[in-house]
Amino acid sequence: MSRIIIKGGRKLSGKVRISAAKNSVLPIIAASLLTGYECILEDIPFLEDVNVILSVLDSLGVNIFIDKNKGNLYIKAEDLKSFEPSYELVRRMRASFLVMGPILARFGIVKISMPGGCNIGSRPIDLHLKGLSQLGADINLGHGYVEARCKKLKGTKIYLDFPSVGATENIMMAAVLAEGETIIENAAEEPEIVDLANFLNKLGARIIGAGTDIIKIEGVKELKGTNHQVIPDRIEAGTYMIAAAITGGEVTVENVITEHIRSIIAKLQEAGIYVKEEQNKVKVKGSQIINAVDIKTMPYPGFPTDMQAQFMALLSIAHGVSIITETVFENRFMHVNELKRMGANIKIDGRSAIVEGVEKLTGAQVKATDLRAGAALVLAGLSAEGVTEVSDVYHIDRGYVDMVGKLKKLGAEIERI
Ligand SMILES: CC(=O)N[C@H]1[C@@H](OP(=O)(O)OP(=O)(O)OC[C@H]2O[C@@H](n3ccc(=O)[nH]c3=O)[C@H](O)[C@@H]2O)O[C@H](CO)[C@@H](O)[C@@H]1O
Ligand SMILES: C=C(OP(=O)(O)O)C(=O)O
Repeated sequence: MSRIIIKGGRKLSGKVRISAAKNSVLPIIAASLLTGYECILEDIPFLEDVNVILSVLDSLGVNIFIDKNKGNLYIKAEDLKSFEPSYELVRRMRASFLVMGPILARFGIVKISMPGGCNIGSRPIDLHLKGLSQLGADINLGHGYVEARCKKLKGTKIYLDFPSVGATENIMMAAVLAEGETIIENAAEEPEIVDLANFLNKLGARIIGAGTDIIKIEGVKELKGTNHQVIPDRIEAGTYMIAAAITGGEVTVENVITEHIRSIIAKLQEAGIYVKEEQNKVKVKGSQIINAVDIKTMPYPGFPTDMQAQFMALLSIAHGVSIITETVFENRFMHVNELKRMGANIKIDGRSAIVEGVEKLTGAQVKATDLRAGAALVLAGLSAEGVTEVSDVYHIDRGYVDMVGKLKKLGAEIERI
């Protein structure tokens, strides 16, 4: 099994280009099931999660072609040979569940295994199912599977108890081919929802309001094909911004939409890190003293839960006590014990972590327990004294394109073995 070895203490410098967003490309690939015409996605991120969702589509009989040189992906779901994505693939990646809405809306039937919990929380799918059932789907649960059928989905008003990203996406995709108007209230407002809506509208869907908490979808009979460039990954951008800050380096993070990283910029500045916004890029310069700051994760435009672990790594060496409160997932502190192995002083009190900054972290053998926990440990390793060895790095491969290569280019002493 691969490991990442880091010799800490190098100040990072230079430029890094951010890849397209994992959390955008996954629902957009799922959405291409809504049409029989070709969809071309440009400059896609070659990630493990992308491989998994493409395996799901492949197993359903979708034509897929990847042009590695151009970085383009060609998808044509003319017809499906199966409406049943396998347990094995859905188990490997929760986002596979996003194919449910599109398959149901277009073919009137889908059988998909329940995704189950994962390291960061129990992650139920009740809001997805409630929304699809309100659209008229007949849903049955049994033997670990969800089976849904419908003649034709019918538009309706759906209020989400929580602005779930995945539920908003699944319902929005299904509603595109429903009869009449669907209104999603208390919808998630994440930039990835806007990107998905833009993609769907290019296919001929009629969606307005994506990016606000009320999304209106006027159903259409059929969709065509399109090409689309997925937005940059705001979480990858935030991770490299912290890499600059935690090493006291100076890094230009390119291919970012600064509007999408407002909360990350604000918290870094509060911590005393210099951040300068330019056209599609940010310059980040570390500071000798990092101030302690409090953080509370929230749905967008609040501080993203997907940046919580990385920020905790930074605050582990801040001056003073920071309180990090996780409100989105109930179990997203798995990285705390690993950071403690590196000398961090962190206590968990319910949904909050109390981080008392230490002068420096020390290299240790640690384990990535999930994707962002893995990224946080790499960041911690970059600043730590001595050698850090991160195991279970397959988690990192899910969401970061060539993390080791990109960090090496910035001057890190890092290897993958
Ligand atoms: C592939 C993808 O885009 N993943 C992102 C997506 O995950 P995902 O779409 O799974 O996250 P959600 O927004 O749905 O989950 C947020 C909260 O709602 C709860 N919930 C969700 C659905 C449901 O039916 N019932 C329910 O109770 C979850 O357990 C969680 O506590 O948004 C999360 C929150 O920004 C991010 O951390 C993930 O990186
Ligand atoms: C939690 C994440 O992803 P997923 O929802 O795919 O598990 C993440 O990207 O940090």
